[in-house]
Amino acid sequence: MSSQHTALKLSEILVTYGQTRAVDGIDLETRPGEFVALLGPSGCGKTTLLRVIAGFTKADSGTVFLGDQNVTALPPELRRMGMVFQSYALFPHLTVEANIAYGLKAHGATRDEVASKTREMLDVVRMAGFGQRLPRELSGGQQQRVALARALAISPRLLLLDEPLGALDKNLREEMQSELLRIQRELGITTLMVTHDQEEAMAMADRIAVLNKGAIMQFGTPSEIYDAPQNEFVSSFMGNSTVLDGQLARIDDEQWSLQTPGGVDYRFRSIGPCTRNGSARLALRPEQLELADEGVPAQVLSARPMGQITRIQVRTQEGALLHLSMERGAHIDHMPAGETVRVRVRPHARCSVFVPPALAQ
Ligand SMILES: Nc1ncnc2c1ncn2[C@@H]1O[C@H](COP(=O)(O)OP(=O)(O)OP(=O)(O)O)[C@@H](O)[C@H]1O
Repeated sequence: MSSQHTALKLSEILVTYGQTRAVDGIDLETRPGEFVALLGPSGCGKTTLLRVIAGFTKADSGTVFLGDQNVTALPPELRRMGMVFQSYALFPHLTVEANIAYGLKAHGATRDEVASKTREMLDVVRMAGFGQRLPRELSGGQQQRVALARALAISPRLLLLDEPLGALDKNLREEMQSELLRIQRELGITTLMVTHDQEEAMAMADRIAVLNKGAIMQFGTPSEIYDAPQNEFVSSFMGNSTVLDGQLARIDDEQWSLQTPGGVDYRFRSIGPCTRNGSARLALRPEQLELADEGVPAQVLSARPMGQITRIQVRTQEGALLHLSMERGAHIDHMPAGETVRVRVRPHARCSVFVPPALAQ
């Protein structure tokens, strides 16, 4: 890919701390203007990777390119990247305006440039009129807007966000997600955001890189990641899947069967071609299962109405715990624990099948 189409290119980034491979040979390319989420569980190396890109952490090996420029050896201040952290990290004794102006002055902007850019940024984050306040006189969401304005003031080549909304409560967080996206789209700035929140990544990113143990497990659009996970880690990290072990057998062109060790038969359609009969693991998402007149017998453990859906947990006779999400209804919402039901895979659901780890070589 030529650099015209690549904003950031990471090649074989390796960072070790003693025995820990915090980042284990990561390659990643982003397109100009793209919003990429680095998503993964705690300790998977997200922040370390972001710090390598910003220049705060030196990688043991590997290269970082910004467009055509190899910035691997450049210190952070020469990379012109904007960073926003979870803790807003505003200077508490400086006004909002002075906070935003800080980076501009450090980059040698004139007084007029500082004044006009600061005003422009206050407008972009919809904080005009707040310029003379101190950070402690602002709400959490407002402080985060100022932190964003400060990062954007230097017209960065890349915007790096480390859990930027992590400290906000749920409602404000959702509001700030759309606000952040609006600003990102308006400025067309290539953005990398670290998050451990699947829903946030799905709601905001053009593409998501799912990380585990310092490596990228899958890089793709939210629907590729959710609907066609390439491995069991991505499948289980992106949703509350139940994974069942069994023997796979082909019924016809569309239908497959997984027979569990207890002899229970799950019929399903697969996302892609199932290449072989034999041992397999079937991942079932809550929305791929339903209660029906026919199917696997099970006992209800709980039914909890949650907004638009009801979450149901059942246990099959052979002991498998299944999670279902069903549209709400009087019968479903008040289903008593202990009731006997039947569960099946929804006829049109496309499920993922994985090779058991012992056979996956
Ligand atoms: N300065 C350091 N010294 C030693 N080990 C470190 C250092 N920084 C990170 N690590 C280790 O590297 C691994 C990756 O850490 P990192 O902070 O990048 O993970 P993360 O995915 O951002 O986690 P979280 O979501 O909890 O912030 C972890 O095992 C961590 O303990």
